[in-house]
Amino acid sequence: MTLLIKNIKELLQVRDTNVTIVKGEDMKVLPILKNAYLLIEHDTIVEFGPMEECLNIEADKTIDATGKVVLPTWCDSHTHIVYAGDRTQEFVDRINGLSYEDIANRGGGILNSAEQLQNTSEDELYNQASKRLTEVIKLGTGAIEIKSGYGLTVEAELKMLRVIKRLKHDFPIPVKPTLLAAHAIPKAYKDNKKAFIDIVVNELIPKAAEAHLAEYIDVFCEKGYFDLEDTQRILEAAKAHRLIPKIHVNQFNAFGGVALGVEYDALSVDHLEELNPEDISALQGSNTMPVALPSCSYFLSIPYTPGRAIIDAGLPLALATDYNPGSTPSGNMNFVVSSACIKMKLTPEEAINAATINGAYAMGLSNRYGSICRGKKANIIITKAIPGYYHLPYAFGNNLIETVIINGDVF
Ligand SMILES: N=CN[C@@H](CCC(=O)O)C(=O)O
Ligand SMILES: [Zn+2]
Repeated sequence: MTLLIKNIKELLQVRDTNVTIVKGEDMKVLPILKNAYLLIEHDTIVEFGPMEECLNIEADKTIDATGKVVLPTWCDSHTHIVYAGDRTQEFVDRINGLSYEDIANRGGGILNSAEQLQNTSEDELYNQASKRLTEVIKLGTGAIEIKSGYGLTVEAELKMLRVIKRLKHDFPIPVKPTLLAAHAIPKAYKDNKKAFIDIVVNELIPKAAEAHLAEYIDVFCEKGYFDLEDTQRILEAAKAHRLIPKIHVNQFNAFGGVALGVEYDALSVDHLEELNPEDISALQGSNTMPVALPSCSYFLSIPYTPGRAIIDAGLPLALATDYNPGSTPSGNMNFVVSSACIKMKLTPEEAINAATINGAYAMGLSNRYGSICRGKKANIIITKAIPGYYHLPYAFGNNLIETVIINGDVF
């Protein structure tokens, strides 16, 4: 089966060599072909080039993309889409003056989601999450990471991970599972955090790893949640089970979580709304991807990750949604790309690099996803007819995505 997309107004992120990460100044460069074609065989990109070179190509199916922009699907490297219900009441409470911290301190927040999740069946959780996953694929997401973390008991965490495994099996896009082993201190362990971490280290991590339910380990390294010592204990236990760190750090406070992540060779450190020069230095020379989550900043009215400073220091940057019921009830990567430009002052080229190839890197997928490259998977976005790719971030809130192709098939 061959699919030819022809008369493409702008074909974005075309790479002749298999680039797997872009950093610093290189993030400003988004290679583009105008008036181009793209040829897909089965699930793979096999050729692309200017329309003049397309004359003799025949395909089983042809899509005419006149006036449209074509690009690789978004790679969303940080989500919590397996959750039960919602937190709309807390949303209204925040409008009326309570802070995220106030809500957590009175037993709401993550503990609220954990209670709802513990009382929801595995099938119901799957149904809710699969609706969200279908929606975000239609919005252009073609690879995703999903975390546990709303279980807060061994049993409920494993239930979440089994739901993620089922999504991975049933959906055509790559789904990367993360054990967010320490997301909040459960009510029952309020005065005995150490006992909870003992369970994480001695039971949860071994069980999740032995059942091959997770590739990554995550911890909410934050004041009032898990400190550096707790995080280190968990990362050490996870290392013994070959779980790679992707951790929540510096959302509200900067106190060394980035350097700790780098020390444990984290694939990514995520949030970074509060970042100091030591954090930037720690990232320099490492293999760790800094990940910004601007929809979370928008929803909680907290600072945006200083993406400009990160890139200007020569570092790479990835963008992701953080889709979750508490801080970011949105999985729309198009909004993320717009916000990165509008609020973080990334150029459209930097934002698109951050949301495609660097997002793929932050899931260990950038050798097969995240760019238009011969031999890579054919996960492709075709926009509506638009004046040019600047419209993707510019026309924020509009849905400019017309067609999403996953593994060579229209989704
Ligand atoms: N900050 C920690 N975890 C999630 C939010 C959790 C919640 O409020 O449910 C986040 O990444 O923003
Ligand atoms: Zn998160």
